[in-house]
Amino acid sequence: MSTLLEVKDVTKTYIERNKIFKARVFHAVKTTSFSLAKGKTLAIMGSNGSGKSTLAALISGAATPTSGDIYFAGERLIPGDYQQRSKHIRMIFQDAEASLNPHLTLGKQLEEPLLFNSALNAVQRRERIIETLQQVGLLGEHMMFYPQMMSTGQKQRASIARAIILKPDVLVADEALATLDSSVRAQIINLLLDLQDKLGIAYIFISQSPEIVKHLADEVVVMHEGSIVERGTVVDVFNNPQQSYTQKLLRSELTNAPSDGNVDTAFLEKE
Ligand SMILES: Nc1ncnc2c1ncn2[C@@H]1O[C@H](COP(=O)(O)OP(=O)(O)OP(=O)(O)O)[C@@H](O)[C@H]1O
Repeated sequence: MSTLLEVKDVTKTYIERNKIFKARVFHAVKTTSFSLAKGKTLAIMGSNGSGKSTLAALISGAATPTSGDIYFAGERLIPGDYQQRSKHIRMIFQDAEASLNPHLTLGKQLEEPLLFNSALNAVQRRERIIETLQQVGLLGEHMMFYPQMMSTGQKQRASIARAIILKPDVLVADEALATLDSSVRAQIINLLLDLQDKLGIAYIFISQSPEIVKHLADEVVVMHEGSIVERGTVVDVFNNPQQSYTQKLLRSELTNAPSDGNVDTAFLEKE
Protein backbone atom coordinates (compact mmCIF):
# COMPACT_ATOMS: atom_id res chain seq x y z
CA MET A 1 0.00 0.00 0.00
CA SER A 2 1.56 3.31 -1.04
CA THR A 3 2.14 5.94 1.63
CA LEU A 4 0.66 9.29 0.69
CA LEU A 5 1.25 11.33 3.81
CA GLU A 6 3.97 10.76 6.35
CA VAL A 7 4.20 12.60 9.64
CA LYS A 8 7.70 12.04 10.97
CA ASP A 9 8.80 12.87 14.53
CA VAL A 10 6.67 16.00 14.59
CA THR A 11 6.42 18.11 17.76
CA LYS A 12 4.67 21.37 18.62
CA THR A 13 5.66 23.39 21.64
CA TYR A 14 4.00 26.62 22.73
CA ILE A 15 5.75 29.12 24.94
CA GLU A 16 3.38 31.16 27.06
CA ARG A 17 4.43 34.15 29.11
CA ASN A 18 2.47 35.18 32.18
CA LYS A 19 2.10 38.68 33.63
CA ILE A 20 5.53 38.66 35.21
CA PHE A 21 7.00 37.41 31.91
CA LYS A 22 7.73 33.96 33.25
CA ALA A 23 7.81 31.52 30.34
CA ARG A 24 5.83 28.30 30.47
CA VAL A 25 6.73 25.72 27.85
CA PHE A 26 3.79 23.62 26.80
CA HIS A 27 4.21 20.51 24.66
CA ALA A 28 0.91 20.35 22.75
CA VAL A 29 2.22 17.57 20.46
CA LYS A 30 5.10 15.39 21.61
CA THR A 31 7.23 13.38 19.16
CA THR A 32 4.60 11.91 16.84
CA SER A 33 4.84 9.79 13.69
CA PHE A 34 2.23 8.10 11.54
CA SER A 35 1.39 7.62 7.89
CA LEU A 36 -1.69 7.61 5.70
CA ALA A 37 -2.20 5.54 2.55
CA LYS A 38 -3.99 6.75 -0.59
CA GLY A 39 -7.77 6.54 -0.36
CA LYS A 40 -7.77 5.50 3.31
CA THR A 41 -9.11 7.15 6.44
CA LEU A 42 -7.12 7.67 9.61
CA ALA A 43 -9.08 8.84 12.64
CA ILE A 44 -7.48 10.82 15.44
CA MET A 45 -9.29 10.40 18.75
CA GLY A 46 -8.53 11.83 22.17
CA SER A 47 -10.04 13.80 25.02
CA ASN A 48 -10.19 17.61 25.02
CA GLY A 49 -6.75 19.20 24.98
CA SER A 50 -4.96 16.00 23.88
CA GLY A 51 -3.44 17.74 20.83
CA LYS A 52 -5.76 16.61 18.00
CA SER A 53 -6.47 20.05 16.56
CA THR A 54 -2.83 21.06 16.85
CA LEU A 55 -1.90 17.97 14.83
CA ALA A 56 -4.55 18.86 12.23
CA ALA A 57 -3.15 22.40 12.02
CA LEU A 58 0.37 21.04 11.51
CA ILE A 59 -0.78 18.75 8.69
CA SER A 60 -2.85 21.42 6.95
CA GLY A 61 -0.07 24.00 7.27
CA ALA A 62 -2.00 26.32 9.59
CA ALA A 63 0.75 25.77 12.20
CA THR A 64 4.47 25.09 11.87
CA PRO A 65 6.06 22.11 13.65
CA THR A 66 8.64 22.93 16.33
CA SER A 67 10.58 19.94 15.03
CA GLY A 68 10.04 17.05 12.63
CA ASP A 69 8.75 16.95 9.08
CA ILE A 70 5.68 16.08 7.06
CA TYR A 71 6.04 14.43 3.66
CA PHE A 72 3.52 14.21 0.84
CA ALA A 73 4.22 11.41 -1.68
CA GLY A 74 7.84 11.46 -0.50
CA GLU A 75 8.21 15.24 -0.92
CA ARG A 76 8.88 17.29 2.23
CA LEU A 77 6.17 19.89 2.82
CA ILE A 78 7.81 23.24 3.41
CA PRO A 79 6.25 25.23 6.29
CA GLY A 80 4.70 28.43 4.91
CA ASP A 81 4.47 27.19 1.31
CA TYR A 82 0.66 27.19 1.03
CA GLN A 83 0.68 26.79 -2.76
CA GLN A 84 2.58 23.51 -2.50
CA ARG A 85 0.34 22.17 0.26
CA SER A 86 -3.06 23.45 -0.84
CA LYS A 87 -3.03 21.40 -4.03
CA HIS A 88 -2.66 18.20 -2.02
CA ILE A 89 -4.15 18.82 1.42
CA ARG A 90 -7.31 20.74 2.31
CA MET A 91 -9.25 21.16 5.49
CA ILE A 92 -12.91 21.06 6.49
CA PHE A 93 -13.99 22.62 9.74
CA GLN A 94 -16.59 22.04 12.41
CA ASP A 95 -18.42 25.26 11.74
CA ALA A 96 -19.37 25.39 8.05
CA GLU A 97 -21.23 28.62 8.77
CA ALA A 98 -18.09 30.36 9.98
CA SER A 99 -15.91 28.98 7.20
CA LEU A 100 -18.15 30.47 4.47
CA ASN A 101 -18.21 34.18 3.67
CA PRO A 102 -21.76 35.58 4.08
CA HIS A 103 -21.00 38.43 1.63
CA LEU A 104 -20.03 36.27 -1.35
CA THR A 105 -22.08 33.89 -3.48
CA LEU A 106 -21.08 30.26 -3.32
CA GLY A 107 -19.83 30.52 -6.91
CA LYS A 108 -17.39 33.30 -5.97
CA GLN A 109 -16.20 31.38 -2.91
CA LEU A 110 -15.57 28.27 -4.97
CA GLU A 111 -13.77 30.28 -7.63
CA GLU A 112 -11.26 31.78 -5.18
CA PRO A 113 -9.08 28.67 -4.72
CA LEU A 114 -9.10 28.14 -8.49
CA LEU A 115 -7.96 31.73 -9.14
CA PHE A 116 -5.07 31.41 -6.69
CA ASN A 117 -4.00 27.82 -7.33
CA SER A 118 -4.89 26.82 -10.90
CA ALA A 119 -4.34 27.96 -14.46
CA LEU A 120 -7.99 27.36 -15.45
CA ASN A 121 -9.66 30.06 -17.57
CA ALA A 122 -13.10 31.53 -16.72
CA VAL A 123 -15.05 28.91 -18.71
CA GLN A 124 -13.05 26.05 -17.22
CA ARG A 125 -13.47 27.49 -13.72
CA ARG A 126 -17.24 27.62 -14.17
CA GLU A 127 -17.28 24.03 -15.42
CA ARG A 128 -15.18 22.90 -12.44
CA ILE A 129 -17.49 24.73 -10.00
CA ILE A 130 -20.62 23.08 -11.45
CA GLU A 131 -18.95 19.65 -11.52
CA THR A 132 -17.87 20.05 -7.87
CA LEU A 133 -21.30 21.24 -6.70
CA GLN A 134 -22.83 18.16 -8.30
CA GLN A 135 -20.22 15.91 -6.67
CA VAL A 136 -21.34 17.10 -3.23
CA GLY A 137 -25.05 16.72 -4.02
CA LEU A 138 -25.78 20.40 -4.76
CA LEU A 139 -26.95 21.93 -8.05
CA GLY A 140 -25.21 24.25 -10.51
CA GLU A 141 -27.78 26.91 -9.52
CA HIS A 142 -26.33 26.98 -6.00
CA MET A 143 -23.51 29.07 -7.50
CA MET A 144 -25.83 32.04 -7.18
CA PHE A 145 -26.72 31.38 -3.53
CA TYR A 146 -25.34 33.22 -0.51
CA PRO A 147 -24.61 30.95 2.51
CA GLN A 148 -27.55 32.33 4.51
CA MET A 149 -29.91 31.06 1.77
CA MET A 150 -28.84 27.47 2.43
CA SER A 151 -29.70 24.89 5.10
CA THR A 152 -27.08 23.66 7.59
CA GLY A 153 -26.56 20.46 5.58
CA GLN A 154 -26.19 22.41 2.32
CA LYS A 155 -23.62 24.70 3.98
CA GLN A 156 -21.57 21.71 5.10
CA ARG A 157 -21.78 20.34 1.51
CA ALA A 158 -20.68 23.77 0.24
CA SER A 159 -17.66 23.78 2.55
CA ILE A 160 -16.78 20.27 1.36
CA ALA A 161 -17.10 21.53 -2.24
CA ARG A 162 -14.64 24.31 -1.41
CA ALA A 163 -12.26 21.77 0.10
CA ILE A 164 -12.34 19.39 -2.91
CA ILE A 165 -12.45 21.90 -5.77
CA LEU A 166 -8.67 21.70 -6.26
CA LYS A 167 -8.94 17.89 -6.36
CA PRO A 168 -6.80 17.32 -3.25
CA ASP A 169 -5.49 13.91 -2.26
CA VAL A 170 -6.02 14.42 1.48
CA LEU A 171 -8.84 16.08 3.40
CA VAL A 172 -8.32 16.92 7.06
CA ALA A 173 -11.65 17.13 8.89
CA ASP A 174 -11.51 18.59 12.40
CA GLU A 175 -14.72 17.62 14.24
CA ALA A 176 -16.47 18.41 10.95
CA LEU A 177 -19.67 16.62 11.93
CA ALA A 178 -19.88 17.54 15.60
CA THR A 179 -22.49 20.31 15.36
CA LEU A 180 -24.79 18.65 12.81
CA ASP A 181 -28.03 16.97 13.82
CA SER A 182 -28.04 13.21 13.51
CA SER A 183 -29.79 12.78 10.13
CA VAL A 184 -27.73 15.52 8.43
CA ARG A 185 -24.62 14.00 10.00
CA ALA A 186 -25.45 10.60 8.50
CA GLN A 187 -25.95 12.19 5.07
CA ILE A 188 -22.57 13.94 5.27
CA ILE A 189 -20.87 10.70 6.36
CA ASN A 190 -22.38 9.00 3.30
CA LEU A 191 -21.18 11.88 1.12
CA LEU A 192 -17.62 11.60 2.49
CA LEU A 193 -17.62 7.82 1.87
CA ASP A 194 -18.99 8.36 -1.63
CA LEU A 195 -16.32 10.99 -2.46
CA GLN A 196 -13.64 8.65 -1.18
CA ASP A 197 -14.96 5.84 -3.41
CA LYS A 198 -15.20 8.00 -6.51
CA LEU A 199 -12.22 10.34 -6.10
CA GLY A 200 -9.85 8.23 -3.98
CA ILE A 201 -9.45 10.98 -1.36
CA ALA A 202 -7.71 10.02 1.89
CA TYR A 203 -9.07 11.50 5.12
CA ILE A 204 -7.56 12.50 8.43
CA PHE A 205 -10.66 12.52 10.55
CA ILE A 206 -10.63 14.07 14.00
CA SER A 207 -13.54 12.98 16.10
CA GLN A 208 -14.47 12.19 19.66
CA SER A 209 -17.32 9.99 18.49
CA PRO A 210 -16.57 6.24 18.49
CA GLU A 211 -19.65 5.69 16.34
CA ILE A 212 -18.52 8.08 13.60
CA VAL A 213 -14.96 6.71 13.68
CA LYS A 214 -16.29 3.16 13.38
CA HIS A 215 -18.27 4.08 10.27
CA LEU A 216 -15.64 6.17 8.54
CA ALA A 217 -12.13 5.12 9.46
CA ASP A 218 -9.78 2.30 8.54
CA GLU A 219 -7.16 3.09 11.18
CA VAL A 220 -7.16 5.08 14.38
CA VAL A 221 -4.57 6.80 16.55
CA VAL A 222 -5.47 7.69 20.11
CA MET A 223 -3.90 10.83 21.60
CA HIS A 224 -3.40 11.64 25.25
CA GLU A 225 -1.53 14.70 26.53
CA GLY A 226 0.18 15.24 23.17
CA SER A 227 1.31 11.66 22.58
CA ILE A 228 -0.10 8.74 20.64
CA VAL A 229 -0.91 6.13 23.27
CA GLU A 230 -2.57 3.53 21.03
CA ARG A 231 -2.89 2.89 17.29
CA GLY A 232 -4.10 0.22 14.92
CA THR A 233 -6.96 -0.74 12.63
CA VAL A 234 -10.35 0.41 13.84
CA VAL A 235 -11.42 -3.23 14.10
CA ASP A 236 -8.46 -4.15 16.33
CA VAL A 237 -8.51 -1.07 18.56
CA PHE A 238 -12.30 -1.07 18.99
CA ASN A 239 -12.50 -4.82 19.66
CA ASN A 240 -9.46 -4.99 21.89
CA PRO A 241 -8.37 -1.62 23.30
CA GLN A 242 -5.13 -2.04 25.24
CA GLN A 243 -5.13 1.16 27.31
CA SER A 244 -7.72 1.98 29.95
CA TYR A 245 -7.70 5.54 28.53
CA THR A 246 -8.79 4.16 25.13
CA GLN A 247 -11.44 2.00 26.79
CA LYS A 248 -12.91 5.07 28.51
CA LEU A 249 -12.73 7.07 25.28
CA LEU A 250 -14.62 4.35 23.40
CA ARG A 251 -17.28 4.39 26.11
CA SER A 252 -17.45 8.20 25.57
CA GLU A 253 -16.55 8.76 29.22
CA LEU A 254 -13.86 11.36 28.55
CA THR A 255 -15.61 13.72 26.17
CA ASN A 256 -17.71 16.77 26.86
CA ALA A 257 -19.43 16.61 23.49
CA PRO A 258 -22.44 14.38 24.15
CA SER A 259 -24.22 15.21 20.88
CA ASP A 260 -21.18 14.12 18.89
CA GLY A 261 -21.98 10.46 19.50
CA ASN A 262 -25.40 10.44 17.93
CA VAL A 263 -25.48 9.12 14.41
CA ASP A 264 -28.78 8.21 12.88
CA THR A 265 -27.60 4.81 11.69
CA ALA A 266 -30.78 4.25 9.67
CA PHE A 267 -29.38 6.70 7.12
CA LEU A 268 -25.96 5.11 6.89
CA GLU A 269 -25.03 3.05 3.87
CA LYS A 270 -22.18 1.03 5.26
CA GLU A 271 -21.14 -0.16 8.68
N1 LIG B 1 -1.83 28.78 20.27
C1 LIG B 1 -1.69 28.11 21.43
N2 LIG B 1 -0.96 28.62 22.44
C2 LIG B 1 -0.80 27.96 23.61
N3 LIG B 1 -1.32 26.74 23.85
C3 LIG B 1 -2.07 26.19 22.88
C4 LIG B 1 -2.30 26.83 21.62
N4 LIG B 1 -3.09 26.01 20.85
C5 LIG B 1 -3.34 24.92 21.61
N5 LIG B 1 -2.74 25.03 22.80
C6 LIG B 1 -2.79 24.04 23.88
O1 LIG B 1 -2.37 22.78 23.37
C7 LIG B 1 -3.16 21.73 23.94
C8 LIG B 1 -3.74 20.90 22.83
O2 LIG B 1 -4.76 21.65 22.20
P1 LIG B 1 -5.60 21.09 20.97
O3 LIG B 1 -6.60 22.14 20.61
O4 LIG B 1 -4.69 20.58 19.94
O5 LIG B 1 -6.35 19.85 21.66
P2 LIG B 1 -7.59 19.04 21.13
O6 LIG B 1 -7.30 17.61 21.44
O7 LIG B 1 -7.91 19.38 19.73
O8 LIG B 1 -8.73 19.56 22.10
P3 LIG B 1 -10.28 19.89 21.78
O9 LIG B 1 -10.92 18.55 21.55
O10 LIG B 1 -10.73 20.55 23.04
O11 LIG B 1 -10.30 20.78 20.59
C9 LIG B 1 -4.22 22.37 24.82
O12 LIG B 1 -3.81 22.29 26.17
C10 LIG B 1 -4.24 23.81 24.37
O13 LIG B 1 -4.56 24.69 25.43
